[in-house]
Amino acid sequence: MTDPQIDVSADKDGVAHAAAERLLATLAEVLATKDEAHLGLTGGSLGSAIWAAVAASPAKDSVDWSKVRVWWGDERYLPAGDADRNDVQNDEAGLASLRLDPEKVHRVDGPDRSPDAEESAAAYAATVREHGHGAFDVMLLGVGPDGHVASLFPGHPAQLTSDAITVAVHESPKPPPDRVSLTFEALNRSDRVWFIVAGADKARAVADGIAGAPAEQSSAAQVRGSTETVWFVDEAAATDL
Ligand SMILES: O=C(O)[C@H](O)[C@@H](O)[C@H](O)[C@H](O)COP(=O)(O)O
Repeated sequence: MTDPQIDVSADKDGVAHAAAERLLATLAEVLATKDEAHLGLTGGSLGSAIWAAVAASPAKDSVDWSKVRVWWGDERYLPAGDADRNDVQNDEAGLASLRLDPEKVHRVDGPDRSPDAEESAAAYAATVREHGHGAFDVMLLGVGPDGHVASLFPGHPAQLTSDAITVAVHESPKPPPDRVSLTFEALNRSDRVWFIVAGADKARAVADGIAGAPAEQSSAAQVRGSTETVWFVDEAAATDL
């Protein structure tokens, strides 16, 4: 578990670009020594802005995207193609324009493919176990003003799930109510954990996450990478540091 590093950009766009450039360099570096790179994605506005920045970057061709396995830290339990799904928003922002191998893009089943969120979570966990070797090279995480990451909300019973890779989340405090999330145990099997956060409303969540606040206050504080933990934040989100 590594101590958090902080990378401050002027604004939200700067955060997306800083994280995108570092992601391109890191994926190229990982693929120089390994056959595949495992990348965890996030929803939220920055979770998509990073893909717009990657798609617009001349450096995007330095990565062999067919060797990148793509996962989601969480997904809203909605049918494939629904505009509120994280994968759809990431795709529309630019992810779909990359030459990914569709077999290596591991989407979480929605109600069109699984009877309930529990079965979807179980199927996703089985896929992580089958292909993921249980470790992610880079895990991207947006952070909510309440300190949530993925769909692990402070104070929600699903937050502290243990002995599991995934969890079905119901009655989420943020809509939609039903979701599937990786657990802290799974998120913490990441070499690099990168938080991408912007805006003054996130200042408290950023300070708590970096300070290592308890779980009832901050989910972000419970996740750290084994080789690095980086907070890409803008000046507004950094004001309480
Ligand atoms: O599932 C969700 O409801 C969102 O994906 C959410 O978890 C988001 O990632 C964070 O709230 C950060 O969002 P921003 O990047 O827009 O700040």
